[in-house]
Amino acid sequence: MVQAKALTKRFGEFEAVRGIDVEVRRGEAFGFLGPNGAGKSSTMRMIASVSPRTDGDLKVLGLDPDTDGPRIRARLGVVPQQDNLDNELTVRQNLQVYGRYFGLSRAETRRKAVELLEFAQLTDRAEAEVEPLSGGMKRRLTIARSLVNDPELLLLDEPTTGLDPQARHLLWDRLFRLKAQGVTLIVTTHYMDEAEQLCDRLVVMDGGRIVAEGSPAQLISRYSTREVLELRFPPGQEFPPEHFADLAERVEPLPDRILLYTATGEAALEQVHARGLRPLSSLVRRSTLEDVFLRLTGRTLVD
Ligand SMILES: Nc1ncnc2c1ncn2[C@@H]1O[C@H](COP(=O)(O)OP(=O)(O)OP(=O)(O)O)[C@@H](O)[C@H]1O
Repeated sequence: MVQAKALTKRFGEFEAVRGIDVEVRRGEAFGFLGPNGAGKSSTMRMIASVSPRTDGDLKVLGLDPDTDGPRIRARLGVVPQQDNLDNELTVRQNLQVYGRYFGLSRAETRRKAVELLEFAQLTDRAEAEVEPLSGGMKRRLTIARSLVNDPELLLLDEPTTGLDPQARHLLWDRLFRLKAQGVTLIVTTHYMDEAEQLCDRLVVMDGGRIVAEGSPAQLISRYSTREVLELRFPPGQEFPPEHFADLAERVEPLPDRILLYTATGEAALEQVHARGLRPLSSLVRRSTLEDVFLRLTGRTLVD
């Protein structure tokens, strides 16, 4: 669906995307995971064929965005980072206006709006204005609107940023449905749980480069251990990483806690206690993509 080779985007002197190679296959959910400023949105905008590449090769749906932008855009759905719904119109009107924009007849537009309201679980809000809707409802409406032209490929830029956990789950559920219907999804996110939940494959981006690529499970097994023990010590009682070197494969000190990477966190915790150490808190958890990112970049995803 998307093939990029040495894809580059420069803004003046500044290189936001530094020669990345990406291939997105039909039917998969593909993710760009990285912190703010990693170059995810710039990449998405090139794929969406609204921002020309500076260098490299790019094919979207087999076409070149430089010469076939309108044909590509007609077959894409785009959910931008900021909702750009028309606040003066009702929920239904927002969908219908978009349908007309894509050249559907009035009858088709009406039928499509009914279907999409159902999909977005907004049927009972159809005649409501957009402004007072919750953030989650607005996002679902934006996604519904992006589906007006039955896109084969849906691009979602940070789809759940700013939503509460329940709203995020509801939204993920809608995206799973689309995937089950065969829509290819490309998602940018700086939430590791979103990438883990949604993506079959992903690339980790940092500073305009791809630093790792694979399925969430592959990345975790390649770059982390099965479990992590998180320890917090009272002020004045912090310990240097070397203190735990024999208890874990890797020890990562963060400003507010220390992470011990190990196959069995409980065993490591017992050892900590056996040494007479009394952390303020301890947590054994499985490794996540956050740990992968920390390992690859030395930084956390969300500061
Ligand atoms: N139009 C522009 N002109 C100049 N610099 C830009 C422009 N758009 C983006 N940048 C810069 O390019 C870098 C990458 O931005 P981009 O939006 O692609 O990152 P991102 O990973 O999507 O992060 P975010 O989550 O903040 O959108 C940033 O340093 C940003 O300031």
